[in-house]
Amino acid sequence: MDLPFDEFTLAASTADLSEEPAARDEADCVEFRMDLADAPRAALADYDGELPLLVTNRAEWEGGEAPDEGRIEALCAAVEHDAVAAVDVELEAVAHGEGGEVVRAARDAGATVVVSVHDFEATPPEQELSRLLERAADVGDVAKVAVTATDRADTLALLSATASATDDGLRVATMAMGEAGRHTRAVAPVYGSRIGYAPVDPDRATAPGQYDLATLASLVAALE
Ligand SMILES: O=C1C[C@@](O)(C(=O)O)C[C@@H](O)[C@@H]1O
Repeated sequence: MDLPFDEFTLAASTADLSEEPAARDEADCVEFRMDLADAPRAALADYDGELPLLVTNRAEWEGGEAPDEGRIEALCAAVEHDAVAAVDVELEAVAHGEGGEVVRAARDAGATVVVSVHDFEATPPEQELSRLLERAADVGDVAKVAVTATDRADTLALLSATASATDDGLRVATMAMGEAGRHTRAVAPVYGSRIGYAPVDPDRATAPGQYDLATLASLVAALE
Protein backbone atom coordinates (compact mmCIF):
# COMPACT_ATOMS: atom_id res chain seq x y z
CA MET A 1 0.00 0.00 0.00
CA ASP A 2 1.15 3.46 -0.90
CA LEU A 3 0.64 6.88 0.67
CA PRO A 4 2.25 9.50 -1.56
CA PHE A 5 0.17 12.42 -0.23
CA ASP A 6 0.18 13.87 -3.73
CA GLU A 7 -3.40 14.90 -3.14
CA PHE A 8 -5.44 15.58 -0.02
CA THR A 9 -5.44 12.51 2.20
CA LEU A 10 -7.81 12.09 5.10
CA ALA A 11 -6.29 10.26 8.06
CA ALA A 12 -8.51 8.66 10.68
CA SER A 13 -6.55 9.08 13.89
CA THR A 14 -6.77 6.36 16.46
CA ALA A 15 -4.94 4.43 19.13
CA ASP A 16 -7.12 1.41 18.40
CA LEU A 17 -6.68 -0.32 15.06
CA SER A 18 -9.92 -2.24 15.53
CA GLU A 19 -11.66 1.03 14.60
CA GLU A 20 -10.38 0.75 11.02
CA PRO A 21 -13.55 -0.78 9.53
CA ALA A 22 -15.55 2.18 10.84
CA ALA A 23 -13.13 4.57 9.10
CA ARG A 24 -13.08 2.86 5.70
CA ASP A 25 -15.92 4.74 4.08
CA GLU A 26 -14.52 8.19 4.77
CA ALA A 27 -10.78 7.94 5.39
CA ASP A 28 -7.91 7.32 2.98
CA CYS A 29 -5.63 6.00 5.70
CA VAL A 30 -5.41 5.42 9.43
CA GLU A 31 -3.02 7.39 11.61
CA PHE A 32 -2.04 4.86 14.26
CA ARG A 33 -1.07 6.74 17.41
CA MET A 34 1.32 4.16 18.81
CA ASP A 35 2.09 6.37 21.79
CA LEU A 36 -1.56 6.28 22.90
CA ALA A 37 -2.05 2.54 22.27
CA ASP A 38 -1.85 -0.23 24.86
CA ALA A 39 0.21 -2.76 22.91
CA PRO A 40 1.17 -1.04 19.65
CA ARG A 41 3.59 -3.66 18.35
CA ALA A 42 1.10 -6.48 18.80
CA ALA A 43 -1.66 -4.37 17.23
CA LEU A 44 0.52 -3.74 14.17
CA ALA A 45 1.42 -7.39 13.84
CA ASP A 46 -2.28 -8.35 13.97
CA TYR A 47 -3.53 -5.60 11.65
CA ASP A 48 -5.42 -6.92 8.65
CA GLY A 49 -7.45 -3.86 7.70
CA GLU A 50 -7.87 -2.35 4.24
CA LEU A 51 -6.59 1.17 4.86
CA PRO A 52 -2.87 1.89 4.77
CA LEU A 53 -1.29 3.09 8.00
CA LEU A 54 0.57 6.25 8.87
CA VAL A 55 2.37 5.49 12.13
CA THR A 56 3.03 8.12 14.77
CA ASN A 57 4.80 7.58 18.09
CA ARG A 58 4.60 11.09 19.46
CA ALA A 59 7.24 12.04 22.00
CA GLU A 60 6.24 13.31 25.44
CA TRP A 61 8.23 16.46 24.75
CA GLU A 62 6.09 17.17 21.65
CA GLY A 63 2.66 16.66 23.17
CA GLY A 64 2.46 12.87 22.94
CA GLU A 65 2.83 10.07 25.43
CA ALA A 66 5.85 8.12 24.22
CA PRO A 67 8.86 8.22 26.54
CA ASP A 68 12.19 8.52 24.74
CA GLU A 69 13.25 4.99 25.61
CA GLY A 70 12.39 2.65 22.74
CA ARG A 71 10.44 5.31 20.86
CA ILE A 72 12.61 5.57 17.75
CA GLU A 73 13.26 1.86 17.66
CA ALA A 74 9.50 1.18 17.70
CA LEU A 75 9.03 3.47 14.67
CA CYS A 76 11.90 1.80 12.80
CA ALA A 77 10.31 -1.60 13.46
CA ALA A 78 6.85 -0.34 12.48
CA VAL A 79 7.86 0.69 8.96
CA GLU A 80 8.78 -2.93 8.23
CA HIS A 81 5.09 -3.89 8.24
CA ASP A 82 3.51 -4.09 4.78
CA ALA A 83 0.47 -2.09 5.88
CA VAL A 84 2.62 0.80 7.10
CA ALA A 85 2.89 3.18 4.18
CA ALA A 86 4.06 6.28 6.02
CA VAL A 87 5.72 7.37 9.23
CA ASP A 88 5.64 10.62 11.18
CA VAL A 89 8.77 11.85 12.90
CA GLU A 90 9.30 15.18 14.65
CA LEU A 91 11.65 17.72 13.05
CA GLU A 92 13.19 18.20 16.48
CA ALA A 93 14.03 14.48 16.66
CA VAL A 94 15.66 14.61 13.24
CA ALA A 95 17.59 17.81 13.99
CA HIS A 96 18.73 17.01 17.54
CA GLY A 97 17.93 13.36 18.22
CA GLU A 98 17.80 9.99 16.57
CA GLY A 99 14.99 10.81 14.16
CA GLY A 100 17.37 10.33 11.23
CA GLU A 101 17.23 6.61 11.92
CA VAL A 102 13.50 6.64 11.27
CA VAL A 103 14.01 8.49 8.00
CA ARG A 104 16.59 5.91 6.88
CA ALA A 105 14.44 2.95 7.94
CA ALA A 106 11.47 4.43 6.10
CA ARG A 107 13.51 5.00 2.94
CA ASP A 108 14.74 1.38 3.04
CA ALA A 109 11.20 0.12 3.51
CA GLY A 110 9.70 2.39 0.85
CA ALA A 111 7.53 4.29 3.34
CA THR A 112 6.69 7.99 3.01
CA VAL A 113 8.17 10.30 5.65
CA VAL A 114 6.12 13.04 7.31
CA VAL A 115 8.35 15.40 9.29
CA SER A 116 6.33 17.28 11.86
CA VAL A 117 6.38 20.29 14.15
CA HIS A 118 3.78 20.95 16.87
CA ASP A 119 3.15 24.05 18.92
CA PHE A 120 0.57 23.52 21.65
CA GLU A 121 0.88 27.09 22.92
CA ALA A 122 0.76 29.48 20.01
CA THR A 123 1.16 30.17 16.30
CA PRO A 124 4.63 31.41 15.34
CA PRO A 125 4.80 34.37 12.92
CA GLU A 126 4.34 33.54 9.23
CA GLN A 127 8.06 33.82 8.44
CA GLU A 128 8.87 31.29 11.12
CA LEU A 129 6.11 28.96 9.88
CA SER A 130 7.59 29.14 6.39
CA ARG A 131 11.05 28.42 7.74
CA LEU A 132 9.79 25.39 9.67
CA LEU A 133 7.98 24.04 6.61
CA GLU A 134 11.13 24.43 4.52
CA ARG A 135 13.32 22.71 7.11
CA ALA A 136 10.86 19.83 7.48
CA ALA A 137 10.49 19.48 3.72
CA ASP A 138 14.28 19.27 3.40
CA VAL A 139 14.23 16.01 5.33
CA GLY A 140 10.82 14.52 4.68
CA ASP A 141 8.40 13.94 1.84
CA VAL A 142 5.74 15.93 3.64
CA ALA A 143 6.35 18.87 5.99
CA LYS A 144 3.70 19.08 8.68
CA VAL A 145 3.06 21.96 11.06
CA ALA A 146 0.30 21.87 13.69
CA VAL A 147 0.02 25.04 15.73
CA THR A 148 -2.37 26.53 18.27
CA ALA A 149 -4.40 29.48 17.04
CA THR A 150 -6.00 32.00 19.34
CA ASP A 151 -7.30 34.46 16.75
CA ARG A 152 -7.85 35.09 13.03
CA ALA A 153 -4.38 36.57 12.57
CA ASP A 154 -2.95 33.19 13.59
CA THR A 155 -5.10 31.24 11.16
CA LEU A 156 -4.33 33.68 8.34
CA ALA A 157 -0.59 33.33 9.00
CA LEU A 158 -0.90 29.55 8.82
CA LEU A 159 -2.96 29.56 5.63
CA SER A 160 -0.64 32.06 4.01
CA ALA A 161 2.46 30.01 4.87
CA THR A 162 0.65 26.91 3.55
CA ALA A 163 -0.14 28.61 0.24
CA SER A 164 3.40 29.98 -0.20
CA ALA A 165 5.07 26.66 0.55
CA THR A 166 2.70 24.87 -1.83
CA ASP A 167 3.43 27.48 -4.53
CA ASP A 168 7.13 26.79 -3.97
CA GLY A 169 6.52 23.12 -4.74
CA LEU A 170 6.67 21.79 -1.18
CA ARG A 171 4.32 19.06 -0.01
CA VAL A 172 2.88 20.29 3.25
CA ALA A 173 0.24 19.43 5.83
CA THR A 174 -0.99 22.17 8.14
CA MET A 175 -3.67 22.67 10.74
CA ALA A 176 -4.39 24.94 13.67
CA MET A 177 -5.42 23.29 16.91
CA GLY A 178 -7.91 24.78 19.33
CA GLU A 179 -11.33 26.36 18.81
CA ALA A 180 -10.07 29.44 16.94
CA GLY A 181 -8.17 27.24 14.53
CA ARG A 182 -10.83 24.65 13.94
CA HIS A 183 -11.98 25.92 10.54
CA THR A 184 -8.42 25.64 9.18
CA ARG A 185 -8.87 21.88 9.22
CA ALA A 186 -11.50 22.30 6.51
CA VAL A 187 -9.93 25.27 4.72
CA ALA A 188 -6.16 24.51 4.71
CA PRO A 189 -6.60 21.84 2.00
CA VAL A 190 -7.85 24.62 -0.30
CA TYR A 191 -4.42 26.26 0.17
CA GLY A 192 -2.50 23.05 -0.43
CA SER A 193 -2.47 21.10 2.83
CA ARG A 194 -2.27 17.39 1.98
CA ILE A 195 -3.27 15.68 5.22
CA GLY A 196 -6.30 16.12 7.46
CA TYR A 197 -6.64 14.31 10.79
CA ALA A 198 -9.88 13.36 12.45
CA PRO A 199 -10.87 10.79 15.06
CA VAL A 200 -13.30 8.02 14.14
CA ASP A 201 -14.83 8.38 17.59
CA PRO A 202 -15.35 12.08 18.42
CA ASP A 203 -14.87 11.27 22.11
CA ARG A 204 -11.34 10.19 21.37
CA ALA A 205 -9.85 13.20 19.58
CA THR A 206 -6.08 13.11 19.23
CA ALA A 207 -5.74 16.92 19.25
CA PRO A 208 -7.79 19.93 20.41
CA GLY A 209 -10.38 21.22 17.94
CA GLN A 210 -10.60 18.20 15.64
CA TYR A 211 -13.83 17.57 13.74
CA ASP A 212 -15.08 14.01 13.70
CA LEU A 213 -14.20 12.04 10.59
CA ALA A 214 -17.55 12.28 8.80
CA THR A 215 -17.73 16.04 9.38
CA LEU A 216 -14.21 16.75 8.15
CA ALA A 217 -14.72 14.51 5.13
CA SER A 218 -17.86 16.39 4.11
CA LEU A 219 -16.42 19.86 4.78
CA VAL A 220 -13.30 19.14 2.72
CA ALA A 221 -15.38 17.63 -0.08
CA ALA A 222 -17.70 20.63 -0.09
CA LEU A 223 -14.79 23.06 -0.49
CA GLU A 224 -12.92 21.08 -3.13
O1 LIG B 1 0.23 15.82 14.21
C1 LIG B 1 -0.92 15.48 14.15
C2 LIG B 1 -1.97 16.43 13.88
C3 LIG B 1 -2.88 16.49 15.08
O2 LIG B 1 -2.17 17.04 16.16
C4 LIG B 1 -4.06 17.43 14.77
O3 LIG B 1 -3.99 18.59 15.18
O4 LIG B 1 -5.02 16.97 14.15
C5 LIG B 1 -3.40 15.10 15.41
C6 LIG B 1 -2.29 14.12 15.64
O5 LIG B 1 -2.83 12.81 15.86
C7 LIG B 1 -1.35 14.09 14.48
O6 LIG B 1 -0.24 13.29 14.76
